[in-house]
Amino acid sequence: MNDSDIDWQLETLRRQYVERLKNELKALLADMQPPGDAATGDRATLEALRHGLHRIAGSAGTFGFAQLGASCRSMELQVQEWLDERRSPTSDDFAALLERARACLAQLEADTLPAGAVSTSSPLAADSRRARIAILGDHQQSRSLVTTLKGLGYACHWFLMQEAAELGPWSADILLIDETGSPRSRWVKALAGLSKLPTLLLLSDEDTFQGRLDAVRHEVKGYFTPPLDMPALEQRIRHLTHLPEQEAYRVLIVDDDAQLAEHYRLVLLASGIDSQVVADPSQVLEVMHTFQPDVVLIDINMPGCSGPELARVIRLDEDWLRVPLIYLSVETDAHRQALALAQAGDDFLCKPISDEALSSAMLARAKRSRQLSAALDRDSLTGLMKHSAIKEMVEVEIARARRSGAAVCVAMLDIDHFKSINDTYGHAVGDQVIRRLANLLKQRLRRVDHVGRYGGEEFVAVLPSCTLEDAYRVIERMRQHFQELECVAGPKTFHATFSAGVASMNTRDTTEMLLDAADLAMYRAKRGGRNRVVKIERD
Ligand SMILES: Nc1nc2c(ncn2[C@@H]2O[C@H](COP(=O)(O)OP(=O)(O)OP(=O)(O)O)[C@@H](O)[C@H]2O)c(=O)[nH]1
Repeated sequence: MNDSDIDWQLETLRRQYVERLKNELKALLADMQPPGDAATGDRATLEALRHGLHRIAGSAGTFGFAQLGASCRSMELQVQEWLDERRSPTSDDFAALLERARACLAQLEADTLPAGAVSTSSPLAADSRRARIAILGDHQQSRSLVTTLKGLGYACHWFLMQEAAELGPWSADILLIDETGSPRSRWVKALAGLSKLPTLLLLSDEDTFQGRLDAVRHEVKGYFTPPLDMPALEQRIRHLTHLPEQEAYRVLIVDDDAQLAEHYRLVLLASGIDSQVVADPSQVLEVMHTFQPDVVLIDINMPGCSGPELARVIRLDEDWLRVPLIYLSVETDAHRQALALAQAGDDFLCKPISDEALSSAMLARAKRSRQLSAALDRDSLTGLMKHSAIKEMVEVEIARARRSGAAVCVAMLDIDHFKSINDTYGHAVGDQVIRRLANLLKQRLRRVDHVGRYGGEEFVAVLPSCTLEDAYRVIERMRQHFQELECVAGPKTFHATFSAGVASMNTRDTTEMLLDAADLAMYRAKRGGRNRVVKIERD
């Protein structure tokens, strides 16, 4: 879905909300019969009134009716006070309340196009354009660098120093300057005429503090010395171009107000966050297992189970200890917030919340949550999931595929003759080869795919909603690519290869069975001569 689709859906939702708001206010007004003296029926009327006002207070601001929302919140607090003090309002008090509610309706009918109700495309939306990398230098080695970077999915072009003026029209995101063998002043002078510079990375043979300091003063953002550590360069480029993480952040929204929840979902979607809405708290645990949220956003007031109660139920399970639970509520009373947080939960966001505030709060929380999970689940050499985490993802995707009926495939990859790479070039070079394959996997797989380091030089990729043929094609293309990458070991270069097995899930598969099938296919690839991909079709 693109940004204009999202805006259109938000606008449709807002129109529906305005109609709903009018109807809810009219219903409240119709129910506002002045109560008599402390009869139980009066309490029930007040309870219903408080609930109705609370609902509007929590949602109106989100759709651009901040003043109306605040007014309903203040009326809600008034009714709450009557309820807390167990006293019936006087007829004057009640008439005043009725008047305020009528004023809200009148305001709504006069002003159905609130300013700033709908957020347009979010400034936080991820840029899906391919990053453009220019290489500036006169060495022939730039040619193989171009091939490598193109293979990783970047648009890449090599410019000689004398062609530096052409860099402007090409508008690169990153400029990698190879100054080896020439003085720094050469490229500094060559770039002086450009009005706008891309992010600069430098390959230099000056391996000194002074060399780096001087580079920083020329706005260089990454510094490399020969031999070029290709995986490190790839990592730096990924970092600087803010390429989206392998998977979009996931937020689970638990709110019984369907329109409000849908609005949040669309706002988050515009920021590149996937979210899923659950209206019924009793379904939350089940959805968490399939959706694996980074953050859970919980409405405080829900029928049958309050937000803090739901948070405590979630926290019963060890699996979810690291997932932040954020309340979203009109509650601004610090004492009540503290009470809710003391039960469970990690933070409060106050309704109404602006679209931008919601997006940035969720992005920050989700990022932190991922970082924490990563520290626990990620392999330090490659940044990929560890053995147990990727196995868990196989299980999650099998369960999801069973539910949706979609296909899921698992690929197992193993670097060929890795022991001899270690023995010939040393362990550090072996590590570099592992990181290169890891980077290639990160770069080449889709955001919905999962990839992990299964063992020393062995990797597992899980490809949901993917047929065996497609999975085979993806891995085969990656194999061809990997064999072309030049690995550097001091003055020597060499090429590494991998063998892979791909298996599709069958209807009765457990995690172990599907992994065993991929392992068997990989074994056949090794037996068949290595540097190949073998697929196993299962019913
Ligand atoms: N550099 C490095 N080596 C590792 C790491 N983990 C495991 N290894 C080495 O990887 C090698 C794996 O070798 P083998 O399983 O015998 O297989 P292979 O040499 O890859 O041969 P085939 O798989 O049959 O093509 C062993 O020598 C391990 O010590 C690591 O993190 N870094």
